[in-house]
Amino acid sequence: MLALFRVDPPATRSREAKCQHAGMSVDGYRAMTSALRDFLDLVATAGPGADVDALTTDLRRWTDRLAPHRVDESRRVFGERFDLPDRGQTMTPLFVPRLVTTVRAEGVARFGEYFLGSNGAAHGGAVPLLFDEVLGHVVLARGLRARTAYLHTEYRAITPIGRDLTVRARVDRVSGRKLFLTAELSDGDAVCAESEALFVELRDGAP
Ligand SMILES: CCCCCCCC(=O)SCCNC(=O)CCNC(=O)[C@H](O)C(C)(C)COP(=O)(O)OP(=O)(O)OC[C@H]1O[C@@H](n2cnc3c(N)ncnc32)[C@H](O)[C@@H]1OP(=O)(O)O
Repeated sequence: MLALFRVDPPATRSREAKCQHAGMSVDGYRAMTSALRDFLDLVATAGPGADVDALTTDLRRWTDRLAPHRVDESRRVFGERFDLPDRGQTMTPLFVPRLVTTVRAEGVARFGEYFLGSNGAAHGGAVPLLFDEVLGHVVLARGLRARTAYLHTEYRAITPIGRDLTVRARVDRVSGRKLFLTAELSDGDAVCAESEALFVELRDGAP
């Protein structure tokens, strides 16, 4: 649970402007994060034959190429591309929204191999990571600056890796600055996990 919502709702921000500001092509950034997701999945599945020494040399070169381009948080593109299915980030399992409103969100979720815990089940920590992401879309659609105060997750069945799952989130109740939300992750008719969360709208002037 890392991100802090910004004041401006996504619809008012120009992703193209952000990319151009960062000297990147709009499509190029999408391709890069997609390639990175594929790479992380293959890192997770790599067996003993993989040439890790050569890969490490390449990875160091990538790092050296990016190092001169560090910018402060306000100018970053990672996680800010709401025009892309994954917001242009690789930190969470993939969430492709089908519907996002001020009261609910729904979409397809997919846990790549990178998110494997063991025996075909997604890592238990990756499931609330997905829920926080999906709930965050609903809260952000309301144009609020808010943060997760708690996120309780119940694991009903294993969350399978590498399959399209359905995730739904909704606002249950609003009380002053408090938003009570619930979310559900399912594999067909089988419920994998459920979550109850409280998001609290920040006070004026709160960082
Ligand atoms: C699309 C993008 C997706 C990204 C989504 C990412 C969202 C996130 O992960 S945000 C990052 C993770 N969260 C955090 O770092 C939060 C850290 N905590 C905080 O900042 C503060 O504790 C915060 C903002 C939650 C509440 O602080 P503050 O504004 O001072 O509220 P405070 O006055 O204490 O409480 C307000 C109300 O909430 C209640 N409340 C606050 N925290 C809790 C809690 N953990 N449990 C139950 N109730 C709580 C209080 O009891 C109070 O209720 P009432 O008004 O009825 O008396």
